[in-house]
Amino acid sequence: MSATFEQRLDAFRRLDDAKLTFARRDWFPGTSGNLSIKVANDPLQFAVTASGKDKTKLSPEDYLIVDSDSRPVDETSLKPSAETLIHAVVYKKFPQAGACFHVHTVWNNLISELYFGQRAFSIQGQELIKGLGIWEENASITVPIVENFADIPTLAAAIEKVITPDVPGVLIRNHGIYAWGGNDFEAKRHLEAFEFLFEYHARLLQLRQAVVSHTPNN
Ligand SMILES: CSC[C@@H](O)[C@@H](O)C(=O)COP(=O)(O)O
Ligand SMILES: [Zn+2]
Repeated sequence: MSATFEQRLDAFRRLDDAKLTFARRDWFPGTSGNLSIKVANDPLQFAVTASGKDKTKLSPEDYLIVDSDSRPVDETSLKPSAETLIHAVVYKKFPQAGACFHVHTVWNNLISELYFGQRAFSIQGQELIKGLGIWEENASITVPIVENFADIPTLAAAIEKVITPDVPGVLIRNHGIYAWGGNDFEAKRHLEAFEFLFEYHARLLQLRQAVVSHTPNN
């Protein structure tokens, strides 16, 4: 069944909340980033940010509802995010996903560059891994990294191939991250946990390097 007016409005309000929270952290430089919240399962429909908007601001023209082919459900002059296909891939592959958030940050870009030539970033034994819903002792996670194909259908297909139910996110090399969850609260928690892990790891490598270069006989 199609989403009701109330369901759409609720999704738009939740997107406003997520958008303003991430904007305060400077997670949308240069109009980058896109956000979505699912509003109907069968057929799939989700609210997604309109393309090219300044995501640090709120306006009445920020979101639209699209279908499983990433096409607007209603007549509108708004264009869905250029990367809507990636959101659709996530919802189709994981029917339990209810929200999907994409941000470009310096830390997620640095991690993907640090592991240039590799197809994943792994980290173990960090408490914030639990923020991803992984509670085992000394857990390790592997976040897939895909190349930043300019052609969005190619990029979406590459993402579709590597994402798994184990880890709710994927890095795009020198571009950004997509993270998702059962709802907007969970997707936000996952995104925050990933960003913490990326920054922690990059800073740790930096500090280790500084210690080595200040150690006598090095
Ligand atoms: C302006 S740089 C970012 C874009 O190329 C893209 O990667 C992005 O995240 C935002 O695209 P958008 O179409 O506004 O959703
Ligand atoms: Zn992007």
